[in-house]
Amino acid sequence: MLDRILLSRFRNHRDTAVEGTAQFNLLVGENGAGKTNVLEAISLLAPGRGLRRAALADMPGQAFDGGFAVSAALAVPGGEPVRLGTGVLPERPSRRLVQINGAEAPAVRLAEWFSIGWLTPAMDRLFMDSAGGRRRFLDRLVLAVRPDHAAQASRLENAVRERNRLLSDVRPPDPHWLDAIELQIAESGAAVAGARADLILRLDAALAALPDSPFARPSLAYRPGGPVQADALAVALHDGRPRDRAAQRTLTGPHRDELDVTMAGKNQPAAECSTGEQKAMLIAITLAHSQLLEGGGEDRPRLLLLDEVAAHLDPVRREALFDRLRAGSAQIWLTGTETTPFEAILSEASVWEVSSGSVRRL
Ligand SMILES: Nc1ncnc2c1ncn2[C@@H]1O[C@H](COP(=O)(O)OP(=O)(O)OP(=O)(O)O)[C@@H](O)[C@H]1O
Repeated sequence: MLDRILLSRFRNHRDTAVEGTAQFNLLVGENGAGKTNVLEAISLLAPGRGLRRAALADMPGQAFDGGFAVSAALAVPGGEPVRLGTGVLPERPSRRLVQINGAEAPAVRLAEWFSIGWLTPAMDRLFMDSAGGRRRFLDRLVLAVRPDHAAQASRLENAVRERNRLLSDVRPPDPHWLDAIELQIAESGAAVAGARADLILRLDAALAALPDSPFARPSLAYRPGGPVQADALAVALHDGRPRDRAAQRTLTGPHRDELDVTMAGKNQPAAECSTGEQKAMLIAITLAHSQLLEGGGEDRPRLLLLDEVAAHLDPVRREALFDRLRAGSAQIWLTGTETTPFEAILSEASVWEVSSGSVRRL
């Protein structure tokens, strides 16, 4: 469980403390008050760019002096709380700093302590937008079961970027340097592809086993962007050099993977389903993933950030969502403009009112 969350000079929060958290945590306030900013701050305590995928330069509060800091205490079973922090210093605004228990650490190490998932209004288009968003979504699901996935995925991304740079250079690339880069892509790529394929298989089985649910049930399939075995991927990269040089980018590999989602029963691609059906499928995936984690002996604490999710569900689906979440062990963060949709959990939730970048416990 995350507690004592401090936001300093983060977006419209000058100095915000969120303390006394529970399993259900509710942030209420009018539009633009700063609720999502709190969730975004929490999401930055995990590897990656957070739930808005914003640039670091957008995060320091415009009204303040530059730089920002976010920190929180994470309760861990049988030990002292772990202090996690991130931010940027005013004098080095482009460098993200991460601290774990006061010591500087690479961001990927945050994944060792807890896992996090989120659903935000921006994800309403997840099935319709480009494949990159679905890969990132998938990678967050994988990260919850494999803390080393962030490091592998970032190794892959860097190696692909370097190969693309070599291929688009006007000078012919040094073949030995290409060999070395392709070896890195093959090794990290096979690890990334294997982890994604494995998770999708397990998640699809968990979805099929979900007890009667009012949420549309998706079925998931992995469509690899290239050979999934390291040796075969290395050969494909080597053989594809002339083609990739002409295209000035790497056309095969897990950086081109797809997560195919169809609505079970209807056999309809998710992108062609109604907005409500798409949202329901995202919720079903989130719930099945939570169930997978509960059953898989995963003991890292889990957080789920649900931005403006509950208010958009009808009462039956909302109750079903709360029931499922209550049965799990994840700490849940919800936002809304009023408390009415949250009646069913109010007595057990910690509730904060957010207003113009400040937070008051109700
Ligand atoms: N870097 C920044 N500095 C200062 N204010 C910022 C910064 N970035 C965003 N904001 C402000 O934060 C507010 C948006 O906050 P947030 O998205 O958390 O609102 P919200 O409470 O979730 O609203 P809604 O209910 O509309 O989703 C806006 O007023 C915006 O101008």
